[in-house]
Amino acid sequence: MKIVADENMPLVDSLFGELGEVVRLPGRSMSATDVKDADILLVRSVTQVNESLLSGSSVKFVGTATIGTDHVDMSWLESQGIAFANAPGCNAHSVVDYVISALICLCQDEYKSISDLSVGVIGAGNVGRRLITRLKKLGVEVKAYDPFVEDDSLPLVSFDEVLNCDVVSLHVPLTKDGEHPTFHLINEDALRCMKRSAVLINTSRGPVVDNAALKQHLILCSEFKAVLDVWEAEPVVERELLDLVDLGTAHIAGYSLDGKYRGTFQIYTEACKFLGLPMRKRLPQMLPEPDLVQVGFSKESVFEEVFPRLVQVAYDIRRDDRALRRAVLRSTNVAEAFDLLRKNYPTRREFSSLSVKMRKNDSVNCSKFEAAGFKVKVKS
Ligand SMILES: NC(=O)C1=CN([C@@H]2O[C@H](COP(=O)(O)OP(=O)(O)OC[C@H]3O[C@@H](n4cnc5c(N)ncnc54)[C@H](O)[C@@H]3O)[C@@H](O)[C@H]2O)C=CC1
Ligand SMILES: O=C(O)C(=O)[C@H](O)COP(=O)(O)O
Repeated sequence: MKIVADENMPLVDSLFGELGEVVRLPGRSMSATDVKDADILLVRSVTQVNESLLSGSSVKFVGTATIGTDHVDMSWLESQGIAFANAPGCNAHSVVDYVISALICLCQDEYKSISDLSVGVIGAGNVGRRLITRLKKLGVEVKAYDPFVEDDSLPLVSFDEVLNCDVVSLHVPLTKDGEHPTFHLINEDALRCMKRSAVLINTSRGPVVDNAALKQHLILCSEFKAVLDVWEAEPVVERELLDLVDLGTAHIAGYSLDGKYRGTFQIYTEACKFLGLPMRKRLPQMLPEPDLVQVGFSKESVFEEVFPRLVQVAYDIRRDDRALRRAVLRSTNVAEAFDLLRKNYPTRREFSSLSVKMRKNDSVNCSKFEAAGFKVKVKS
């Protein structure tokens, strides 16, 4: 059996190696010739999986180690009887870590606490729900908008109302058809409905925000802030827009090692099911021990003071912002530099891999660390 896989997918050899011959290729330039005689195709978000890639090939199963599926023509696959699997929720916690790090960073710049904010979450799926849960437990006022979800346990409001929050964070798939398409969901009109001093965070897909309208809005409204992990013309990043946003990163919100491993493992699980083979590997055995396992604070620590520092120890978004700005400034080929940053992304672990060591009578309330996604170890 021949398995063609994106070269940037971890664990492929150890998981799929025993199922067949694995050939690893750059995902963005994968061609019909590359995949013609493959049985299994494993991709990431940069490969367009459609008729022109697969027509006439022997591919029977396509797996994408991503949450998003907008790069895959699923109805064509179905019409051809080609099985398909994505990896729902695989890196959802990583995206939430990213958003929390962004919020902490912006709050620090204004000497604010995260609990001073109201946050509007657009899209209450795997990422949105996790974000809502963590933020609520941290004392943040949260509202959510999702026209496809009915759930009394969620703080669901109308689109206009969600836009009225201090921060609006996008967690929707990229869709162009149907009753509620998300293409350019945030356009000139939506931006005008937001507060003048609002923050827009986009970790969904670039075209969910009309980038030209956002650029104009940022030029006209100096108080408005934007955090962009995804860009409309990816892998090209418009320099002028990057200069205007507060934080800009190279589509790495979901790039925790945990999330990437989970992504490959989820499609390995589906491939085994499809092939009717037993799964011989388990994910926890494969994840390495994190470098940083535990942190502690002094007895009199105050949560509001130590929490931002803890978040930045676990994941500091400013590192990824600096890396993108440096790459875009220095490179003559922005698209290549963007892809290289993603290919060489350093190991990042999820908040949940780090334990906070507490004593029973410490002044800091340990439940807030748990709420943020960290583990807590209480010692008497
Ligand atoms: N930047 C990154 O590294 C990553 C980006 N993503 C992106 O985030 C997206 C969301 O991820 P998940 O929450 O896991 O997906 P999900 O499929 O679990 O949830 C998406 C939610 O959006 C809702 N939705 C659809 N259209 C909407 C609309 N017009 N308005 C409001 N809500 C709408 C759906 O009803 C659903 O509840 C993915 O599709 C992917 O494109 C995901 C992981 C990593
Ligand atoms: O899971 C998703 O959806 C994502 O956006 C991925 O984190 C993107 O990673 P690549 O597939 O582009 O490496």
